[in-house]
Amino acid sequence: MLAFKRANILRQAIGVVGLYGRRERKIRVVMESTFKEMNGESVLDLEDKAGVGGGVEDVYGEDRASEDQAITPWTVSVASGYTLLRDPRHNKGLAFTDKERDAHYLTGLLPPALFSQDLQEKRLMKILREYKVPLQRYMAMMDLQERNEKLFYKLLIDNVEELLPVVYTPTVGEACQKYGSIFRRPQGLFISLKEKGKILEVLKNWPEKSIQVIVVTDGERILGLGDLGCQGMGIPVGKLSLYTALGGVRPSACLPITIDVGTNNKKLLEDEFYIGLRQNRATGKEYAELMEEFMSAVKQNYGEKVLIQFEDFANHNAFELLAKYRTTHLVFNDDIQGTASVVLAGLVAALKLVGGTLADHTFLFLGAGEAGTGIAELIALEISKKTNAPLEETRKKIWLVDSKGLIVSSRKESLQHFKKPWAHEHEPVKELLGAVKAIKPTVLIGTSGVGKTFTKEVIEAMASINEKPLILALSNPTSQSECTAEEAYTWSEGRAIFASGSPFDPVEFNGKVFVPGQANNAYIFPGFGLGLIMSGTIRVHDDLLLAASEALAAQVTEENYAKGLIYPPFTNIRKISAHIAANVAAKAYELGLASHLPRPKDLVKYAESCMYTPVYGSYR
Ligand SMILES: NC(=O)C1=CN([C@@H]2O[C@H](COP(=O)(O)OP(=O)(O)OC[C@H]3O[C@@H](n4cnc5c(N)ncnc54)[C@H](OP(=O)(O)O)[C@@H]3O)[C@@H](O)[C@H]2O)C=CC1
Ligand SMILES: CC(=O)C(=O)O
Ligand SMILES: [Mg+2]
Repeated sequence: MLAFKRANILRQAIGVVGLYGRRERKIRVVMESTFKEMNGESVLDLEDKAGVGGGVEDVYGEDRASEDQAITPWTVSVASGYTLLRDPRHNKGLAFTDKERDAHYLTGLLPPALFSQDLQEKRLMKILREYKVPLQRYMAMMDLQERNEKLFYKLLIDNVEELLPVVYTPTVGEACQKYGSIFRRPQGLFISLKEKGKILEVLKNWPEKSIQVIVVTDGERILGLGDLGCQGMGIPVGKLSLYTALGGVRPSACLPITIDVGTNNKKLLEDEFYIGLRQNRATGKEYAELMEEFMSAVKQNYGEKVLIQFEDFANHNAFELLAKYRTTHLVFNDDIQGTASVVLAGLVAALKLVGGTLADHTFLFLGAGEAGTGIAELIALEISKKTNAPLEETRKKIWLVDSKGLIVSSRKESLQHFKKPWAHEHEPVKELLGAVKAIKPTVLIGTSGVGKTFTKEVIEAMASINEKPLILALSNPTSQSECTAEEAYTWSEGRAIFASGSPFDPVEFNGKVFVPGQANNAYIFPGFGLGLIMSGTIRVHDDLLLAASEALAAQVTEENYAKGLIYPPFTNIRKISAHIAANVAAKAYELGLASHLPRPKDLVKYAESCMYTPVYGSYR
């Protein structure tokens, strides 16, 4: 009945446009033929088919379009002429053929030259490389995303190592700091306290209906840059562009959201151009009620299987939100869980270089927040699974230092709940160097958000204890990195195995070139999310994080190890993501969490077949 009603609506629409001139007649023909092709189904039906929360059908012809496979450039109606050039999803710029220019009323709107997508890419990369200021490159990329989505993703996929630092850390950090000045057009939804009571309506204002992944922040802990309030929007936007480029989730299925409950950043509050709510952060009941309304509205609007990724919340909210919603929603905290999964993968891979099993190592963290305790817990879980030792035992090999010093049992009463499991018996130690000397770790991990904290003395102490000290400086962006790659290699006399959250260039030391790896959750979340979506998984389980980690570690090749790398290069990330997605989905099927049945036989091939590829379609 519903399909019949919708078919009638479409017929009426055809009737209305049919009253007008040549262009409308053309639209009518296209609509009618499309209508027939759809065998009586309207676009609305197709949207339904794309599935509230989790379908994988290709409504917009985004997937694997090719020159010989004609598609219709749907917007709300058929886009043509000037509107088509202004529609980033369908615009091809100078790649429109003469035939397409004629058929779609583009003649005269474009200069005569015809560029292939490859030539467009070459041209844009040349222009980007001419910008010396990273923020200019960022803005050029954002402009491209708003102008020609497929070309944006083609650039990002084909030049991932070069462009990741532009659309992601470190440049995205600066972009957030200056987001007020560079904001032009909506890239996601802003939901502020003013929208309390009508969040569902706000969600409906977003033009896409078949959302599969939401990345949401409240802007309170943006990388290691602190509270950037509403300007944190750059983070969900950047993360979701990686969901598409690195994990193949279709752009139309991704929704960036910033929850604005105010900011405690005095500088922003005093800035006349600040774009967010001009008030201190709401806390307690007011905060919890807004988040509750948001979480319910998301489920109501997009269904049970929409993935909600919490990103860059401050730890006093992050742990609570995860604990509260992990049993009722498909949620995942990237900073706690994604980071844990990527670091565990690097550690497992590093065993090939440093020897022993995870259980043979001693871990010391600088920083005991989301990233630090999240990683610590997953390492303890992995060791427990491998050795059958209880978690309480395996945790004892892991030590954390916070702003007050080593976390020890005498501090237990005053510790936040997420630090308590790490309060082992030990004398108090005030600072990191003392902790390194006392604990004698084999692995040192920086998750403090404070730059330059791995001093020469700290690295030298690590190098005096270990033949090959494993040093991970995870804090972002580059300015907050605990040390640079050059410092790690130089101060350890070329013996450190080093990776960092933000990228560093290779370093030459004593005639040898050292290539630092990038220990960043960007390796995990795109493939992890794809695995959840393609299997229709309804809840995130720790075993899925371990599965993602295992798949990533397995992608490190002998050639990578020979260079001292504990992560594979990002150039192969789509293949890596397909393997991560497949392993995550396999585990979800095994645990009975997957709802897309029957289980595809070859999950890697299936993951690849689900991936968006930014090839232009040809328009009839
Ligand atoms: N590479 C990656 O993929 C990821 C990197 N990160 C980065 O990790 C950093 C931390 O993030 P997150 O864990 O979420 O932040 P949190 O705020 O949750 O935790 C920060 C921790 O660092 C401690 N700390 C702060 N200053 C010092 C100091 N001077 N000496 C010792 N400890 C200190 C804090 O101590 P106290 O508790 O006493 O205040 C707290 O325990 C950020 O820079 C972020 O960008 C995060 C996620 C992923
Ligand atoms: C990478 C990341 O998620 C962070 O630094 O917060
Ligand atoms: Mg983050």
